[in-house]
Amino acid sequence: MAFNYRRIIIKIGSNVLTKHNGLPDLQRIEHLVEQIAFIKKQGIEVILVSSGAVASGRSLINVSDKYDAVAVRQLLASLGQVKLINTYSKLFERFDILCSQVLVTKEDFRDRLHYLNIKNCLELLMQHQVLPVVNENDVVSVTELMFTDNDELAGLIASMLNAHALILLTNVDGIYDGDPKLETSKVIDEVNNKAIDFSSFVSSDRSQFGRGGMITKTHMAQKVAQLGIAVHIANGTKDNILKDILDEKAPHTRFVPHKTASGKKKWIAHSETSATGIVSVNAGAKAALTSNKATSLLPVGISEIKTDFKKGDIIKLVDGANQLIGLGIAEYSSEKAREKLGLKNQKPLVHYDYLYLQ
Ligand SMILES: Nc1ncnc2c1ncn2[C@@H]1O[C@H](COP(=O)(O)OP(=O)(O)O)[C@@H](O)[C@H]1O
Ligand SMILES: N[C@@H](CCC(=O)OP(=O)(O)O)C(=O)O
Repeated sequence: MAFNYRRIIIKIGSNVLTKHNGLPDLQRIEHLVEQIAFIKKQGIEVILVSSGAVASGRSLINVSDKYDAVAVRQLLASLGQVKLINTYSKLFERFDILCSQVLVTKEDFRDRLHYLNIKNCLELLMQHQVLPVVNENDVVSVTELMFTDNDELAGLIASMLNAHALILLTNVDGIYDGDPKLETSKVIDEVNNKAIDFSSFVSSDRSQFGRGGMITKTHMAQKVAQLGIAVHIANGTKDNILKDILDEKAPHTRFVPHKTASGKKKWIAHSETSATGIVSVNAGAKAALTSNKATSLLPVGISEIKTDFKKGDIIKLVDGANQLIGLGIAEYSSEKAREKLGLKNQKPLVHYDYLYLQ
């Protein structure tokens, strides 16, 4: 295999697993399982993040449209997840692979302790050669407790497990430089520049059964690549796609990984929702932090403590226009930070080792 990955996260979107009528495509699931089994037999660790609970539920029950969308999603996912995991379990059994079900919510990642709980569980499953099949627990994840989509969840798991690569399988060949339906649009094969503004050519269109869309995929992919993990976005409806990606035979989009970040930095990068404090930095500090040099945030660069926080909390760093610059762990409380505000020769509020910049 051309790419020498030893731990891979594979995310399969609803559209890959379903036919045009929204019902599960068993043949395709079978083919993907066969490829994953092959990869696993090469000694590569695989974690599967699979959507498809709602689609599987749809194959089991008809629900009247008098119920609201959230309730219907809960009903379908509750029924469908059982069917989905049973399908995987039976198919992987043919290859003597044990698979397990891991259902999570955003809440399970809210602090370092919960984060490490999940990490330890997944590591233990892998030590026992079990293939974890992860999905969001759609039955209890509603509204603000939801991940944007399973791409966000897959990015989090890839960072948490220090994976070498994250493969996102969707129903298009990768990111196109224009509308994917137009013949003139081409697949971008490599992204290695953090500054690309995808919004000029990636529309907010979603595939028929997708949740987040391509724009959320690109944001997540950039973030994950920045943490040192290669991201491949490819067409999961094509035969042999997983093998072809690893053999560098399939046209698709690859995000080149940057220098690997520490485990703690990876956790901080995905902790925006659990941040308590907000600190505004001045123009000089912004320039220093966003330069190529490793820089800590010193009190002299802080213009305002906008919301309170305790020592050890995750805090957001924003610029004068309230744009998020990064996230970090506070070395001391907001009370102490206010005392040091604007002063020189003080201990950093956020040390570089615990700072993630957007
Ligand atoms: N520039 C683009 N390149 C590729 N896909 C795009 C682009 N702009 C919009 N899309 C849409 O994004 C969809 C894939 O995202 P999504 O629906 O979230 O898939 P999934 O369910 O696999 O996660 C494609 O089907 C396509 O219609
Ligand atoms: N958790 C849901 C899928 C959510 C989701 O993000 O779907 P997709 O955009 O197709 O990856 C399910 O299993 O039906």
